[in-house]
Amino acid sequence: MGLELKNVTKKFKTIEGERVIFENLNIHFPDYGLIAITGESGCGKSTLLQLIAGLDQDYEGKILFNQVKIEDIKDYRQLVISFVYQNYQLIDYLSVKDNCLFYCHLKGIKVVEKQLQELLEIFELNELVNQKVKNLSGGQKQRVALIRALLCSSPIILCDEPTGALDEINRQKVYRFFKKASQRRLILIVSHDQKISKYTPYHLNFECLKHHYDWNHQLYSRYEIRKTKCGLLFKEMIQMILKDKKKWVMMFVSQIYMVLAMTLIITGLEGFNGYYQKQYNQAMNNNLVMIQKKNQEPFKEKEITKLKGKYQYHLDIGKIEGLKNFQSFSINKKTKQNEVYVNHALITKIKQNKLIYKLNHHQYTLKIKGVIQDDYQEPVLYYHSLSNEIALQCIDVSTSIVYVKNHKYMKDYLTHLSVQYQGIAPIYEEYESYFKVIDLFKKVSFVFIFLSFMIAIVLMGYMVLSMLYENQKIYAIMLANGYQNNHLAFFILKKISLMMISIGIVSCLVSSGVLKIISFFDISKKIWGINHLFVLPREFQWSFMLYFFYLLGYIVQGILLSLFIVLKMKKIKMYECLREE
Ligand SMILES: Nc1ncnc2c1ncn2[C@@H]1O[C@H](COP(=O)(O)OP(=O)(O)OP(=O)(O)O)[C@@H](O)[C@H]1O
Repeated sequence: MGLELKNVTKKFKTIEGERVIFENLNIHFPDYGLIAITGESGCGKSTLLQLIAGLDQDYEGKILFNQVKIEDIKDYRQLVISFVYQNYQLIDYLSVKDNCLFYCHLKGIKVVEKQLQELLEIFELNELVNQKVKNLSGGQKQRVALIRALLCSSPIILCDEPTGALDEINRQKVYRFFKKASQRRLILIVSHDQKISKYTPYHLNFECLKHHYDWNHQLYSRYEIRKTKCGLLFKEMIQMILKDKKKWVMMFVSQIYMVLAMTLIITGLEGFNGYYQKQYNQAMNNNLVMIQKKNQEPFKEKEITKLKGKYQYHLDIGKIEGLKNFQSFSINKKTKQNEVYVNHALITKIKQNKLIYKLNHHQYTLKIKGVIQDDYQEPVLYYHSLSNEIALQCIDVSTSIVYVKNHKYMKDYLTHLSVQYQGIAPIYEEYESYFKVIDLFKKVSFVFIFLSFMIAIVLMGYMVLSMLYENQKIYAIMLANGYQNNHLAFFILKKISLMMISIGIVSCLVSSGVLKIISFFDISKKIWGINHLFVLPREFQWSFMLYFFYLLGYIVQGILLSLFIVLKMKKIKMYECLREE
């Protein structure tokens, strides 16, 4: 029963080769009592404690607790062991009290405030209870480490030089306290202090540990272990996050900037697209497609019927009453509204000073202001300041005017014209170039956004990883004090996801706030003269959809980063981390 070492051999691999620290060690410890372990420096005392604590599992032989291999006891470090490290292993940014609470939460122990106060008083730390540990002296830190271990009612307390930094009075106090506490548990103390022999008859000299060391004192029955659960460590998680606040602030700022830039690009492009679409729709209502025969000949009636029938568009030719054919040109002469000049051939045909011009079932009266001498044998009409509508349409019979009812079919109409015809839609072509540019921008911005997202992930990954290395020791302390690997993985997942979700939420709130401000003050109108330019794409009719996608991105990113870190964590060798100063 109790703690037992069977043929334990420990070797370290060094550049010179394998180094044996101890070989075939057999020790059977009592269930309770205070045992001093002594021996010269470097003989392997700390290493032995680390093996017993389950921190270093790289050894030969068996270490048993209650006849079960310690590696097979799931909560061994949490429930059985309390360790007072040579280098204290406290968490610098936490206060004295929070260090004790953190430790107890890891062990799943509910701290009795009275007991904590008592210990703080005994070890004269009650006035420093809210001080951050980094501001304490070596001796004060050592006392915090002792209180922390004593708070837990672990059946085995391992102490690696627990009084090295203490003065004589405090040393005696600690020994007395350990003697009392050892009535109910096994306390192993590695010490160079000879005075400890006054407090315990049990002395384990490392130099004598050749092959076998059997304790005859089976003093009491087996220690019953209560099963407890680890605390949620939520408060500790927040404290850990706040410790790295500068880095988190940098991450927040960069992510807010990125989400805002992405939102402005997406909404801006959508706004420009909508703006030109609107302009285009308005222009298209007055717009015409001009169709000509490639050989410039006038249209015949049946060709018009064919064009109408085939494409089901409204097709018309401007006609002048009393004339079969005519041509029209603009001239640089001053005329009033609906005044035209004509040539000699035309005036001889109609013999009056008015022209009745019909187009698309409308009739316009054009006043003839004068006659221009030209070389044309056919009637010609010259115009200058006709109303825009008429001027455009006042063309010869070799050109047809098509009103395309639905502009969406404009391109279709033009590309499907029979080979003998040619058609142009100037406004359509102008707008089409805008749409092409916007479409190109959309594609470029998609690539840009995607790349930014990837770069952000990589940068965040580096940041979080650097934080992992900084927190590695804290994670090692957590593991060493009983936190299971899967608990730690879940802790990291919670921590990173919490950060990612809060970064996501804040970024979304900021960008939606900025959009609201832009829209409220109609800033785009003031800058570009375009009303409400920044609008969410139609795909995201519900604005929360865009933000939902952002959040989803952050959650996925958080999970991936956590997994990555958990995989990295597996490679951490606890005892090596804890050895480092
Ligand atoms: N990771 C390691 N790799 C190689 N050698 C190691 C490693 N860790 C410890 N050692 C060696 O193992 C030996 C035992 O170390 P340990 O710390 O257990 O000694 P110790 O008896 O506790 O010494 P001290 O009283 O000075 O604390 C030392 O010689 C040390 O150099």
